[in-house]
Amino acid sequence: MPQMIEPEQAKAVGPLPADHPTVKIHKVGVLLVNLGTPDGTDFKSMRRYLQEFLTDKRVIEWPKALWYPILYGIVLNTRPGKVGKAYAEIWNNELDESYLRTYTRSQSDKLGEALKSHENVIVDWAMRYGKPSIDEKITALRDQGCDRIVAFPLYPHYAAATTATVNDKVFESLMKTRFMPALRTVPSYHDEPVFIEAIAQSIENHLAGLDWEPERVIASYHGIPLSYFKKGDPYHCQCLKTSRLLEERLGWEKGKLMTTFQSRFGPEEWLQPYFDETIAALPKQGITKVATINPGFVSDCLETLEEIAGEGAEIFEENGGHHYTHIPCLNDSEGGMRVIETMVRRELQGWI
Ligand SMILES: C=CC1=C(C)c2cc3[nH]c(cc4nc(cc5[nH]c(cc1n2)c(C)c5CCC(=O)O)C(CCC(=O)O)=C4C)c(C)c3C=C
Ligand SMILES: [Fe+2]
Ligand SMILES: [Fe+2]
Repeated sequence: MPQMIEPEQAKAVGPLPADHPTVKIHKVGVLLVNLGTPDGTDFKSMRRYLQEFLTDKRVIEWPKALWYPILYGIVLNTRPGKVGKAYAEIWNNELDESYLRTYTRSQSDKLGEALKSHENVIVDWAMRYGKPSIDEKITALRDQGCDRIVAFPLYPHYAAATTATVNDKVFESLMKTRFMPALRTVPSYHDEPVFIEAIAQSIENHLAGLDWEPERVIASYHGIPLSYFKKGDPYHCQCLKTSRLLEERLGWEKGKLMTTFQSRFGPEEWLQPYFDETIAALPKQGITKVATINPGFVSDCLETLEEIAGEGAEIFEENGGHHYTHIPCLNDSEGGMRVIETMVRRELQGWI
């Protein structure tokens, strides 16, 4: 490892003794972090992934004594098989990985390209669950001389189950270090004009390509248990604000854009209205043409492709609906990259 010390120090001390410790400095790391994804759709990979996910205290807040017998006795014996089949339906077979991983890597590559004139900036990506891990990537950034790091949990809305658990892992990794880099974490961006504009444009572009007009557009966000909301997660209000700003930007009459919450897990009550119940009820109210969008997901994944694009269409049609379309997530599109780059450049101020 080359000696990298402050030039002034080098001038002052002259040639360093052979046993002088080496410290790399002067690089700035940017780490994009998404939720995670299994390595494969087989039972073993799914079980490993779900085990890491569902033993996270930020995700399941029940006491271990209550939760672990259910988790190890039932959930990890049944869910890997069932969910593995769902993942197989939306797998990126070309690269043998989930689209969440494909898009996250591509977002990192494109951001690296956009920031390439800043030679001291290194952009990388990690997953909260599964690989590549946050610890592995934070360590790699430090090894390359990053004494400043921007950690970006890619969720537009703050929830303890997502943003906080990513930050926990970043802090945990840094706790092991002697020379701790300066750290900035990117806050939620649910109401940032660049985000609202990118989502609004993606809606407009998608609807312009249809030969029919939806009577309702459903903005569906991942749910959280109601108890988490009551304990103080700002998530619900942030989702509603995104929807309100979108409706205002699109200039639609009140009610055309509906907000729902999806992906319930376990027996507790979650944020309402539920997506599946809403979509099933609409045809009975005479609404037979809908578009759906997931503004809370930065990349398409199981919860958008399988649950909303796939199952959502089935439920709607079974109940009498006949026109259904799903608007893709921003993914690594131009608009999506504009959002990520804007947020990162803001946090890099004074560092580049
Ligand atoms: C109590 C359990 C869960 C909470 C709370 C929760 C919150 C939450 N999750 C996301 C985003 C994603 N979740 C995804 C999958 C997923 N989520 C849960 C459980 C909770 N999520 C499970 C068990 C799973 C795995 C699939 C399954 O078994 O059903 C994904 C998709 C990952 C992929 O690889 O495709 C995303 C993304 C948010 C934003 C959120 C709270 C706001
Ligand atoms: Fe989830
Ligand atoms: Fe609220």
